Amino acid sequence: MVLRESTNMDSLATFPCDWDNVSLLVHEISSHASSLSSNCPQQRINLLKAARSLTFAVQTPMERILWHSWAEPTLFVTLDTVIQLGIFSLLKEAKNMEMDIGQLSKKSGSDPALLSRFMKRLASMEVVLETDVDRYQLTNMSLVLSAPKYASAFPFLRKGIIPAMFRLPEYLAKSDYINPTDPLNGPFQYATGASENWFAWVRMQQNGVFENFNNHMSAYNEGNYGFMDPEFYPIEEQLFKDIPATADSAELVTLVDVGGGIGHDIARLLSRFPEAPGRFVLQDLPNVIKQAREASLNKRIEFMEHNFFTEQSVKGARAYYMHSVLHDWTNEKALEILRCLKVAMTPGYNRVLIHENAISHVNADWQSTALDIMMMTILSSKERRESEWRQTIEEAGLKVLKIWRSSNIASSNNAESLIECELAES
Ligand SMILES: C[S@@+](CC[C@H](N)C(=O)[O-])C[C@H]1O[C@@H](n2cnc3c(N)ncnc32)[C@H](O)[C@@H]1O
Repeated sequence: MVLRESTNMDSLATFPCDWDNVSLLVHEISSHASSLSSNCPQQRINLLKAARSLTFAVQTPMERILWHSWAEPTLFVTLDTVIQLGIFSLLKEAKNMEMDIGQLSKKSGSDPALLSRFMKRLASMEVVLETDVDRYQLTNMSLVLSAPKYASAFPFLRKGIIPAMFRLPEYLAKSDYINPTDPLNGPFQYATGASENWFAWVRMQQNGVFENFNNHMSAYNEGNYGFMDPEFYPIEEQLFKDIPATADSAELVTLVDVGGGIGHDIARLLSRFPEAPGRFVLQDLPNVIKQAREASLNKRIEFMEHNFFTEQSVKGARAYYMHSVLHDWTNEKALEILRCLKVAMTPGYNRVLIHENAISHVNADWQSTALDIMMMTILSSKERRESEWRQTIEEAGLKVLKIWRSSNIASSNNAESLIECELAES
């Protein structure tokens, strides 16, 4: 990008952000588009990145300011409101997935004068299609939002994260801009008055935020390779081949999903490998296990209530898998979790699989950096860099065997990693 030499802010604010690069980006887009094929996710991501860069280049700073400060927050509250009203579900059931404001407001029990404003906002952002005056049809985007698993992102963020996130600048100013590291006295407690850790708080709420959170966890990674996909981690070669295929194998535990939420990873593993040898155990806290039991998951999954700050009760499993668990905790707590696992392991055989972001030293992506700020806000924790992961893991007495990166990643997250570890020699 070429910085413009002008001291006139008004002229800078109204000139495209990166005009000199526009034709290059247009060229890049057309070359990605021409090689785009539906089964090449990386091409689609490259196209998306170039298209986003083009938008940023053509927009003026003033347009970008309004986009971030007006367009994004108002779209968020609009989506959250119409999801609460069940508008997308109503449209899904209608003929041609289309209705007018009169019908929609009657069926949802809302004021037509109010609803028409929200629907116009959605149409202006291409979330619904305006087929006539005050008449709307679903798009693929809003059709997906008729499913609670996907719609949960909005009520979850509103109830569980945004109240603290919007007070983060105020908290940081008051705390002399020191990096938050105390999960019991950080931005979240400052904003909400809670005295507990965020997880304990969220479990106590009676407003559905806990269910919203679990749904969101099961949705946000859809479309990406699962850790068990060969493009990410060759699980048959690394784990299954050492499980003896004898009658005794029924007794052997192949994988424990520690802090596995409502079981989406372990269910995906078993649907990908229905013949996988041994037993599969899902562990989490009691009310999460309750929600998981209610979902009709693969029958081979064994549900187990387990607090990962206590000694691991399943001894000698081939692998202990933890997805997005350690990033919730400060180093001190992460070490405690790993040490509670270690007691169940013997050197050379058992593995710990840590599925986390290892943030790139340069060119980190929007997704893992956004998650980093959310972790800072609610848990005073962080997304770690590769060197930080190695340090924590080694301090816990484990050895990193290999860091697997999802090849040909279908998402906007270039940091997703599976850190395969075993017990270090003592
Ligand atoms: C960020 S979620 C990740 C869930 C799942 N592994 C995934 O990737 O979607 C962290 C999980 O840790 C669980 N958790 C928090 N504290 C726990 C504890 N003390 N013992 C066991 N699980 C806990 C939460 O209930 C939640 O399911």
